[in-house]
Order: sequence, then C-alpha cells, then structure tokens
Amino acid sequence: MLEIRSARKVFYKGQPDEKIALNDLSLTLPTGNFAIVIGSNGAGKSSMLNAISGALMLDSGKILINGDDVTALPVHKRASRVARVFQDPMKGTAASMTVAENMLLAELRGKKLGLNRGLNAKRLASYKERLAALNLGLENRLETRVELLSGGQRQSLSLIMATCDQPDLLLLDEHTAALDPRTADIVMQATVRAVEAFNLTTLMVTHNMQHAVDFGHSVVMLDAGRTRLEITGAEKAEVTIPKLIGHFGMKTDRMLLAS
Ligand SMILES: Nc1ncnc2c1ncn2[C@@H]1O[C@H](COP(=O)(O)OP(=O)(O)OP(=O)(O)O)[C@@H](O)[C@H]1O
Repeated sequence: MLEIRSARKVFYKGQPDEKIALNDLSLTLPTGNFAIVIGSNGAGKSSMLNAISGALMLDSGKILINGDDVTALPVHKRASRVARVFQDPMKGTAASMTVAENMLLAELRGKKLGLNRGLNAKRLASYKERLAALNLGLENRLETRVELLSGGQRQSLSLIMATCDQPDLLLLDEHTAALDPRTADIVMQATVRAVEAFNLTTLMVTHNMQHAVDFGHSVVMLDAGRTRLEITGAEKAEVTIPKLIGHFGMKTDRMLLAS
C-alpha cells in the first residue's frame, strides 16, 4: 500500500521562477492496485515518482509504504522496496554486462552478500524461463552484452529485473514511450503479467490515452501538482479516450497524438 499525504515540493522558492511541483498532493494506492497516472506536461507526474523513489526530498508531507514512513529515506534505502522502470532503455540495465549478469545483479539487489552469489546452472535455468515468457528471444542471449540488445529488449529486461524480487511498489515512468508500437505492446503484456503474477502495487505514468483506457484498475489525473481526479471501478472499466479527454479537458498535442 502506498500513501502520499499532503506532499509539497517547491523549486526556486521565493524566486521569480518559483515552480510548485507538488502542491499538497495526496494519494492512496491499496496493495495490488495498478493505477495509471496521466496529466499534462508539468503536472507533477515525474516529481511524484521521484518523491516516492526518494530521488526528490519533500519540503513537507509524508510518504508511507505498507505503513512505514519512508519520507526521509534516500533512494538506496528504498531500493529493495521500490522498483522503477524509466522511459530511457539505457537506464535500467548495466550496458557492458551480459543479460545473465544483469539478472544476477537484480536478484542480489538489496540482499546481504553471502557465499551463494555466482551464476550457476540453477540460476541460469530460472533466468532462461523468465526471459522466455517475454517472447523476444532473450532466453537465447544470456551471454550477450546488454549494449548489443535493441531498445525493446533492453526495456523488457529492465522490467523483468525490476519485478523479479517482488517490490512493494513498481513505478513505471513512461516506460513504453520510446518503443515502436509492436514492442510497446510486448512490454505492456509483460507488465500486466508481472503486475498480476506478483500482485504488485503499481503506478504507471503515461501520455498514451489508449494505455490509460486499456490498462490498470484506476486512472489518476494530476494537475498543477495535485490529484485532480481519480477514476475507479465501473467508471474506469467503461472509460473511453473521448471521455478521458472531455472529462479532464486535456488537449495537449502530445496526448492527442498518442491516442
Ligand atoms: N529539478 C527541477 N528544477 C526546477 N523545476 C522543476 C524540476 N523538476 C520539475 N520541475 C518543475 O516542476 C513542475 C512539475 O514537473 P514534472 O516534471 O514533475 O511534471 P510532469 O508531469 O512529469 O511533466 P512531463 O509530462 O513534461 O514529464 C514543472 O513546472 C517543472 O518545471
């Protein structure tokens, strides 16, 4: 469960170019809930994800994960609980290491280093099985350096790595925006499988209105640093792109193009 309580963050406070990124933003996401976050440019979506991951310290307010107050913890102290996949496929993986080594890194993240930390046959077999589920042929490229993979393969690997130790929270930061439509579909299918298999509490930021309609249990719309609307339950099940756009009056070119 994620609770954001009256989160506030102001950049350049008191200066002429002061920017209120988060304006007493509050949001509660029950365990296992998959929420799609939308909002126009500058609405505060990235700032919210940064605040949750610890990359952005709040001026005031609180962030609780499964009831624990993590507001003051830096990124590395939240890393075992919060996983994030970025828009840039280069960000989530170690380029000069092989696919198998990256999987091992992900498996050992946040764990105490013991003796059993090498690549062995059992581990390789389990990585192979998990990668095969993506249907991208990555299971046959365990020894390939990640820098030689396509953007879509890298992003899929990032997703598998982010979800392998079942984090308390999964943050998806426009993670399909840089991919071609077919690969974006594959990554979204893998996302849904991982979220459902592990019952992951998930926030997915997107400018793609079709994705906001097709995926998730709820849609959260941010505007000027706060939650403007939440669509849940039957209303979410029936929502359409025109309804979303009409509902919120969102008419940025980027959103219309993405739809
Ligand atoms: N590091 C920063 N320094 C100064 N201002 C910032 C910084 N990060 C965000 N902001 C400002 O905070 C506000 C919210 O930005 P944020 O990036 O969170 O919006 P967003 O909804 O993610 O936008 P986009 O869809 O364009 O990515 C904007 O006015 C932005 O200019």
